[in-house]
Order: sequence, then structure tokens, then C-alpha cells
Amino acid sequence: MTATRPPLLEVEHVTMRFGGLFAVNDLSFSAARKQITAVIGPNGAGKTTLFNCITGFYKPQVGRMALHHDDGPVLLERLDDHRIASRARVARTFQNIRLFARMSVLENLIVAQHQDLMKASAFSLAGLLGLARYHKAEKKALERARYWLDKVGLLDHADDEAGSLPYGSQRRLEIARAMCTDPVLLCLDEPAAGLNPRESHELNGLLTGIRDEHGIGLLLIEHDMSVVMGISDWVVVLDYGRKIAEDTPERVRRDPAVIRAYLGEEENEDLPPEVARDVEEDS
Ligand SMILES: Nc1ncnc2c1ncn2[C@@H]1O[C@H](COP(=O)(O)OP(=O)(O)OP(=O)(O)O)[C@@H](O)[C@H]1O
Repeated sequence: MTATRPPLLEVEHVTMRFGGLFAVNDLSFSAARKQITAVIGPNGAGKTTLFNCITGFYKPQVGRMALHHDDGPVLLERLDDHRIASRARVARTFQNIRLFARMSVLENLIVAQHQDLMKASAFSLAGLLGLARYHKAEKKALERARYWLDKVGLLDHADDEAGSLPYGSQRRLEIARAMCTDPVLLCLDEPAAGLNPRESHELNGLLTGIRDEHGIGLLLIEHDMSVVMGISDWVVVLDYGRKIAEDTPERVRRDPAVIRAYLGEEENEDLPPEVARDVEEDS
């Protein structure tokens, strides 16, 4: 008999309080390998706080977050953010782009691999002595950077200043930078924010490509429902820090609790367009 493999990420009873406010309240869900799991919910529902817990920026007061590698689980709540990136191999992008604006596009991707390069250089010694293993690591870092620049369509801009790129390209560069750290879980905080419909469509292709070709898990916070409904395999819905639904995109958008959370006491115009269309069709 073969034991069932656990999901990639298991979040169990996570609670994060700020004073008396429960930003995330007794939240449990899991995210699978080779799948895109979206976390959605109205403003203030607790999505970013959840990401901050998973990536070590916050320590939840209660709960367990296990990332299952082939050699066993890593408990994220026990690690600081650097170890979560390097040991657990969780990468993230931010709601507000955080690139090194004055560095070149390529340099941003090399800096992201700083950890590997430092190790290979024995913390500068091997680099200073010109040892082969450092050159090998340096070559690998460059190859990886070029691979991801090609994937996000920025190879021709490798030498441009990152801050000079159009907004949509900076978003793609952030994703490339996160992928250069070779994660098993990629957390994306509103990657489609500020993108036009064409860029949003391209983003969908990039993210499904990462899922299908690289076999990692993606955790996605997104308000753009065309992205959520178009590419997610599973959707977790938060409201006031609590999980109110989790299901496939098709079922979640018809869920009365989800519709109510987005509607509040207001009229349909507050609904994401994809959900509003379903409500109209159903009525
Ligand atoms: N550092 C903090 N200190 C105090 N309260 C906070 C802090 N961070 C978040 N909150 C509160 O926690 C709640 C959840 O916020 P969070 O940013 O996680 O929501 P969100 O779902 O990501 O919202 P949005 O979609 O607007 O980005 C909100 O009421 C917010 O004001």
C-alpha cells in the first residue's frame, strides 16, 4: 500500500490578530502541487495578512503552516522570512512592486540568487580566489536569469534600468525574479493590478506556463476575476479573516455566501464582473 502524498502547503487554524482585530481567523486550507490556488475576498478580508504569515513577515499567534518537501515538512511558523525563502523555498511578489529600480533588469535577477552565489563563493573567499566552483555557480545564475528573462519577454531589455520599464514589464520582471530563487511555492500578491486586458491575458499564459512546465504550486491573491476564474484550479474565499468558501472557480462564483460577501448591503455593481454576469444569468 502506498501512503498518500500530503498537499504542498497545509494551513491549519491560523489566526493573526492586531490588537482586538482578527485579520485572519482560524483559517485552514491546503494548496496542491502543480495547481494555482487563488485566495480572494473583499478589501480587508485578510488576504495580504495571510501571505505575510506564510512568508514569515508576520508570526501568527495560533496555527501551523506546513510546506511538504520530498524529504519531509518544513513548519513555516518556526522560520524567519529569510529561511522561508531559502530553506522552505517559498517566493513571493508584492502588491506594490519592489524591484531595485536603479539596477539593470539582469542585475535584479542576479541579486535574487545572491544566497546561492554567496554559498558557492564560501562567503566571498572562493570568488576572490577565482575558484572554479564560484565561476560555475555564477554561470548557472546567469543562465537561469536569461532563461526567465526570455520566459517573461524581457531578454532584449536585460541591460535596461529596471525602473525605466513600463509598469506591466516590471510586474513580469518581479515574477521572473521570484522564479530565479527556484521556489516550490510562488505567492503572488495581486500580479494583475494595474495591467491592461492584453497584459492580463499574457500574465495568465505566464502563470499557467509556470504551473504546467515547472510543476510548482502557485498561491494567488487577485481582485481581477478574469485572472482568478481563467487560471485557478481552486479558490479559497475569505471575508473578515474567515474562510467562507473553497471550491472550483465555477462553483465558487455561484456560491450564495461568496456573492453576499462581495455584495454586502449594496447593489450588484460592486460584484466582480464575472460574478455579476452569473448572478444575472441565474436570476
Ligand atoms: N499591520 C497591521 N496592523 C493593524 N491592522 C492591520 C495590519 N495589517 C492589516 N491590518 C488589518 O487587517 C485586516 C486585513 O487586512 P489585509 O491587508 O490582510 O486585507 P486584504 O484582504 O489583503 O485587503 P486588500 O484586498 O484591500 O489588499 C484589515 O482590517 C486591515 O486594516
